[in-house]
Amino acid sequence: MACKLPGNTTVSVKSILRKCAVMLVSLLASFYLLQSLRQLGGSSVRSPDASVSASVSASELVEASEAPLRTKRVLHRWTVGSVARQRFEGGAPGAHGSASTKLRPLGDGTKRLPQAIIVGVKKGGTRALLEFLRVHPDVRAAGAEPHFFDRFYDNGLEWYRDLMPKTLDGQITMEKTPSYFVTREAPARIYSMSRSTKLIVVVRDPVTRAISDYTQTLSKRPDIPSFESLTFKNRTTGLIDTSWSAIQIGIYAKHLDNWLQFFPMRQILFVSGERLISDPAGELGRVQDFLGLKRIITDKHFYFNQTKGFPCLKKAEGSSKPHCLGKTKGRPHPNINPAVVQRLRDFYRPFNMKFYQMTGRIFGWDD
Ligand SMILES: Nc1ncnc2c1ncn2[C@@H]1O[C@H](COP(=O)(O)OS(=O)(=O)O)[C@@H](OP(=O)(O)O)[C@H]1O
Repeated sequence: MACKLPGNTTVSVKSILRKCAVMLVSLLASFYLLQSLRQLGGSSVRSPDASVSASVSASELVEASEAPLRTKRVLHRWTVGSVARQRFEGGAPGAHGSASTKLRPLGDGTKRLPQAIIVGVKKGGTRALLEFLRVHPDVRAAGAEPHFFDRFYDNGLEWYRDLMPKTLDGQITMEKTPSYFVTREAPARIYSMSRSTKLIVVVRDPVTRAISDYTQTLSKRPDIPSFESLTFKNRTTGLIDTSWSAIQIGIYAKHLDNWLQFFPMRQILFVSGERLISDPAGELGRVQDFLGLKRIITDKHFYFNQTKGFPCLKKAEGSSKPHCLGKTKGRPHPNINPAVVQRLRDFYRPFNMKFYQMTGRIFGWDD
């Protein structure tokens, strides 16, 4: 059918209807698109470049894990600087910047010197702590141990900075090198990098720590003497060989004295290696508070793996799969003569008491 319009124009009704249908469809499509965008970012996320409310942190965005898949995809591609840095008082030279409220693509960022370091102790549970902390969206950590303040100090701070992962404003850079705790020069060197560096020490019963240390050496050099013979200078008198590093490291009070020459106690957090196994979420709560982070890591992140005999992560950083620490963590220890163990307990007791006094926490190694 055709109609005659004024001006002698002939328009087919079919073509008008077709045009109307096309307009309606585009209108509906635009409306749907608009609605989806609104759902996606709420009122804060408008476009990848749009600024967001200063109170929205990367952590809070990750908490939106219950959100639809579509939202999740966007959150993976875009993240925002959080307010954590504002709460985090520490910071290395050049590491401070106002908490950014700009959305930025992941992979962007700057390598910064660490604002917090896990300085010890060897075999205390330092890897477990760092792996657990990495789950936090406001924490980024160097993978391997840099050993800057003990072995590679001459390489300079720029070398050290280059080992660090990129971070966005508001994210904390961390590393762990457990040998720092017993390195004489480490406190002065860290202090000269930044006097506000936060220090974390994971401590564990010095006797089991010594056995764990020995177990590690034994796994690399199966021909070493027995634990018992390395422990004593003189087996008959029962004199302990304190020059053996496995014994030396556990005299925590002595090493701590060295750190206190440079850092106040409030800048050092002591994590119980035992509690990190029996109550990982509890210890992680303390660590997050100390770092000025929102308490994101909770019970929900852990499960107890019966085969491993240790707590594991339900989802590792950047993965959706469960994750336990590797085979070298949580190894069975050789049986040690109980009389030797008892002698070591007696040896460490006064040092432990001093350490409890200094830290204000009773770690319960002498119960
Ligand atoms: N969740 C979890 N999984 C596995 N292992 C755990 C965990 N939490 C703490 N631990 C304890 O960590 C001990 C190793 O400590 P470190 O990581 O500090 O060792 S190292 O100094 O870096 O070599 C390691 O010591 P060993 O048991 O002697 O192997 C563990 O007891």
